[in-house]
Amino acid sequence: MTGFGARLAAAVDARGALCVGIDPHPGLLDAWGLPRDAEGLERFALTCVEALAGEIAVLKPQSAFFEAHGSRGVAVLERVIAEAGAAGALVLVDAKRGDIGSTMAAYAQAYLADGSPLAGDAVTLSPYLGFGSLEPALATAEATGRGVFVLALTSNPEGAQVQRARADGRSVAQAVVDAAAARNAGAVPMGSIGLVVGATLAETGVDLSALNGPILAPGVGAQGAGPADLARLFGAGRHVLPTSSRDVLRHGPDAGAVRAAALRLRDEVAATA
Ligand SMILES: O=C(O)c1cc(=O)[nH]c(=O)n1[C@@H]1O[C@H](COP(=O)(O)O)[C@@H](O)[C@H]1O
Repeated sequence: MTGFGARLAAAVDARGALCVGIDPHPGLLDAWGLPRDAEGLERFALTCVEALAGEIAVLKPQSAFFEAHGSRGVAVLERVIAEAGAAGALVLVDAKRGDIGSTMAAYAQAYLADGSPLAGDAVTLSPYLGFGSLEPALATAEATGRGVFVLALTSNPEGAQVQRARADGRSVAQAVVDAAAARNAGAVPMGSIGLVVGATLAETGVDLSALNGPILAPGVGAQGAGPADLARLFGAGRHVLPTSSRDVLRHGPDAGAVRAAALRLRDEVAATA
């Protein structure tokens, strides 16, 4: 079985380094002329799949916007996961889950087990109940060839209060980086435990050199970061996957215009790397 790290490396080689988030904000539904209900959500999300899944390496549906519509919204999320995967994109379900280990095992079943309708190729996780509490998810991902992206340094300004706090001579974020690196050691071409490090940061302030795993870099576009920030923060040669949602999605409702915006961004990122 090919692990997520290897599958992601192959997808980036074939399609370029870009993740596009599917974030059906109520304001975007308005802008696309769609109703703020489950039907509008479905048309929005499936247009994104039609526009992007055949060309872009990774799609990242944001679970919150689907959950906001209850069980009908979650059913749309399941459809997005299945259809985007069938069209050739890797699917990163952005659910940012984190809980005590025994509950984490249930989240692992939901997002990382074979046969679960909510399992894509990877899921975002929060380590702030302790990195060790994520163990059931890491073990399930390893067993099923899936991946995780663990929040290390998020793109929002409030994150620093927790993530830059220091304990045992290093920042909390560095402890998360080190735990992920230990888990990825020796994997070729890279491990399946990724990190989230915002592209909006003034500096990372952490040593990512031993990570041997992918870095999801949110904040490109609507939160003010651009391709030059990726080069500035991460340099060349790392496995950096920039992600953008609103700045691509605002080009809808025409699927061709959404696709063109995503391809433009992908090419800009490649030209700046
Ligand atoms: O995990 C994420 O994708 C994420 C991490 C982070 O640090 N910051 C961040 O904005 N995100 C997600 O990225 C999306 C916002 O992207 P933009 O619309 O491009 O700003 C939302 O779904 C956020 O939850």
